[in-house]
Amino acid sequence: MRLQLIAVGQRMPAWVTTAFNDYQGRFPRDCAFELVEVAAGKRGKNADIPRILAQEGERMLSAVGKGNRIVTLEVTGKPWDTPQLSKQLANWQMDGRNVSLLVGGPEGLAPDCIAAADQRWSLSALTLPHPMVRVIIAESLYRAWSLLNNHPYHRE
Ligand SMILES: C[S@@+](CC[C@H](N)C(=O)[O-])C[C@H]1O[C@@H](n2cnc3c(N)ncnc32)[C@H](O)[C@@H]1O
Repeated sequence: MRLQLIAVGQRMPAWVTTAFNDYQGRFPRDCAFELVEVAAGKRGKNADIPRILAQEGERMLSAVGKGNRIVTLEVTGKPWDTPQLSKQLANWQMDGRNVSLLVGGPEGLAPDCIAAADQRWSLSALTLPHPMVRVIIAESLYRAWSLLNNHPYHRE
């Protein structure tokens, strides 16, 4: 099973890239964690936001691997604690499908992405900035993996 994070935005601050790469590099081969960055639409003065959102959504859905389970990241999704997330990870591994995690841009996810979701995951009741979201996902999933595999990174 492979994890695929599909996120809007291609130019991240250096601290985001450094933190993300650190956690990404810790995943083992049998639970590889891939990042696919999708271009954000140009948001000019009179930008047509619903259209930009729909185009971002199309780009995200076309990056989803065939047959993948889709998990959208949404404030109103399911809040999983670390043991619950590690159970999800175990279920995903047993199910065998690869998993695509979708993170939206400044205005969130396109309606088509939300409609395509098999599961909706909330990291917090707070709205978080999208660069930070990818780092939190990488760390949370790595922690969930370490709990599942009795790795000392996670301590009770
Ligand atoms: C800046 S937020 C978008 C805010 C937008 N107003 C909305 O309501 O979705 C960018 C993306 O980060 C993710 N995100 C932000 N906070 C989150 C949270 N607490 N839980 C899960 N995902 C979150 C979502 O995928 C969201 O589309």
